Amino acid sequence: MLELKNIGYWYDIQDNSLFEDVNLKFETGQSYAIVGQSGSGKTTLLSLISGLDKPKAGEIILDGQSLSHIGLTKYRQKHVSIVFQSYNLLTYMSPLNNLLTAMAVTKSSHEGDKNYARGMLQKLGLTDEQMTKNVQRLSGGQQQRVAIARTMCCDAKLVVADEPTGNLDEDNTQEVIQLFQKIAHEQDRCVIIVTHEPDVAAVCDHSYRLAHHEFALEK
Ligand SMILES: Nc1ncnc2c1ncn2[C@@H]1O[C@H](COP(=O)(O)OP(=O)(O)OP(=O)(O)O)[C@@H](O)[C@H]1O
Repeated sequence: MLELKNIGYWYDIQDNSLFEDVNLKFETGQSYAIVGQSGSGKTTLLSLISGLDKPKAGEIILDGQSLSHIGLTKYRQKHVSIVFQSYNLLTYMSPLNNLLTAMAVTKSSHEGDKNYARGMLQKLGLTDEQMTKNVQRLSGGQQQRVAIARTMCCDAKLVVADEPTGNLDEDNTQEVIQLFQKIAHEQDRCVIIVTHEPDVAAVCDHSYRLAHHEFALEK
């Protein structure tokens, strides 16, 4: 589904490339962990995959079309959904309205379907009362579930997450990672997760380690 071909990237203030000639493939129905030491470039790679930045060399191909051909704005709107460590919810809204807004902005096939959004939040363990109060009144684990429900209500086939369990305790981490597995396996999406946590990488179907500017497939 997604192919990185001969990707090179460096920040202009750096002397050396962060990575060169990276070739990776990601498929739908599968989950992938990206692991590696702090500062190795995991978040940078994710920003290229998410269409937030462009590679300095090589190209990223989605279903046979290069991202530069699709256009990054369209790519971000239609094809990729991002889950952040800090949730990035609209903090002045309820969980339900967060989902409905994302469905409208991305022109989801479920746009305007309040019952669908409600059902998704219910599936992820939120009560009717929790769905309609301000999202900031929920716990961290609940807020991350809302962020995941938001992804599940949108049509993007590619779901990327940067340290999605970084703010969660062990129980919530396990629940959240199982939700990502469901997104990959039951919704047939491609899930790519940057993580520091071996427990998270162990659950993912595949794991790439970034070290010394190169990626190695660990499983
Ligand atoms: N906007 C930027 N401008 C210049 N250098 C940057 C920028 N963003 C990141 N870097 C540098 O690029 C390198 C890779 O950063 P990146 O955040 O991708 O690593 P990471 O593996 O995700 O790290 P961590 O695990 O600590 O989040 C680091 O040396 C960082 O200091």
